[in-house]
Amino acid sequence: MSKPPFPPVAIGGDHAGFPIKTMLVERFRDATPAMIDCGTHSEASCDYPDFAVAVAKQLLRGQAVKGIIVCGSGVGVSVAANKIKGIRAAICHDTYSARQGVEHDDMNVLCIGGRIIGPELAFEIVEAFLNAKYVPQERHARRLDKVLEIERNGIGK
Ligand SMILES: O=C(CO)[C@H](O)[C@H](O)[C@H](O)COP(=O)(O)O
Repeated sequence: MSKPPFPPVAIGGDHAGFPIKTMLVERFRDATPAMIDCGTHSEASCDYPDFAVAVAKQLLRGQAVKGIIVCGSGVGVSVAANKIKGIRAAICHDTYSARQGVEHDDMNVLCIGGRIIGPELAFEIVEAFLNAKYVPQERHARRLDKVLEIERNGIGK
């Protein structure tokens, strides 16, 4: 029996992430029919925050349940994405973090450095991320509530 497709995913990235993003869109096309490609669509220089916003909007509008953003190091897009309410983004350059980040921390956006890792590792990391589900055990839910409280009300003075 074939595996069910992954849930809807939005993917984006800047010029530095373009080659890896292109590979991911092509290789996950069959497994993820609802893969929304938010650009960029060439290696012409552009600005990573634009693509962090474009991917986040798809999640916040309910068009996607997970997001993937690729820039040069993964740092720029993760910094930008984490400014957005409702987004929990992290750079993962190993499959353990990609899986555990979802299971423990309900990470909903995976950030990758297209100049850091190669296509095969990127593919496996994305596979781990898309296969993972948040496990709302008491300790994870308690910690996530604290994160959401920071998001709602800041940290005071
Ligand atoms: O990798 C990044 C830093 O975290 C950025 O998101 C960009 O991809 C990078 O700065 C682009 O560098 P370039 O010299 O403009 O190609």
